[in-house]
Amino acid sequence: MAATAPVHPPVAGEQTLVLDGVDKTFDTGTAALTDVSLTIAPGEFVSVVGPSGCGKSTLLRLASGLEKVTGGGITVDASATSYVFQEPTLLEWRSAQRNVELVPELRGVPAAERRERAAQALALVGLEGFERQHPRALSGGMRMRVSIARALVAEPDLALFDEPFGALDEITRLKMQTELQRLFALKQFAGLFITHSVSEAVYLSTRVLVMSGRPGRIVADVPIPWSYPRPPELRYEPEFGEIAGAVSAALGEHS
Ligand SMILES: Nc1ncnc2c1ncn2[C@@H]1O[C@H](COP(=O)(O)OP(=O)(O)OP(=O)(O)O)[C@@H](O)[C@H]1O
Repeated sequence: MAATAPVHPPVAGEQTLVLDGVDKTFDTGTAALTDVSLTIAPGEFVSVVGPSGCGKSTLLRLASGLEKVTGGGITVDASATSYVFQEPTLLEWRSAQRNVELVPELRGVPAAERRERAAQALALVGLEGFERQHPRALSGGMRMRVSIARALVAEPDLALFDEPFGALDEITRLKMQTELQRLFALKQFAGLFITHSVSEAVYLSTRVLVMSGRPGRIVADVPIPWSYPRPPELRYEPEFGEIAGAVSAALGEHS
């Protein structure tokens, strides 16, 4: 089992994302979130679990600026933020390489440089040799890898994940979790990860936040003790089961 201190201890006072007493009520009158406060520092990977409809995606959309708060405040200190959705959202007419190049292309990065950066990002997610393939020629897991490469090519300080592995089969999902925590160890972005899976949250994260049923509020903040990279077998350790059990219990109590 790995050591008990996170490999990237947060730097005191340095926060990439701060939510301070955030409320979100939609124009329809639906109160999605109430009094949500959280901080994510560089080197923290924070997962949010909660019952369906409790406001998890809304939380992510607020953090990304896609939605506006109706109360409280959000501060983001990041020169680049990436968003990975549940669907890979690739452009079918562009190759894997050209999909990953899209963001640097839109930012005016010269062709040679963006090609090199995209190739590096694809290699990082294990897709060397697949650069010229189009999305339809790739498996679900490979398409998600392209989507993650596209997020990484922006060298994000903050990476937001909206249940990216929810549509994958169980074996691919476990593989992608192993990949993602390896990339996190390497890149040290601040991560906010939404998931329905308690074991996924515990395996990936430095902290797991549990949300109540709607309107969502944070009811538990569970620190995860292991350093990165984390071996896949960590999931079978008794301590892993105990922590996952504590998260599940908090979830059950507040659903
Ligand atoms: N644009 C919107 N307009 C009105 N209501 C919305 C909007 N987006 C989300 N909601 C409502 O806000 C609540 C929270 O939705 P959200 O998608 O954030 O939940 P979630 O926890 O991500 O759900 P799930 O786990 O099922 O994906 C729901 O009741 C939803 O119907």
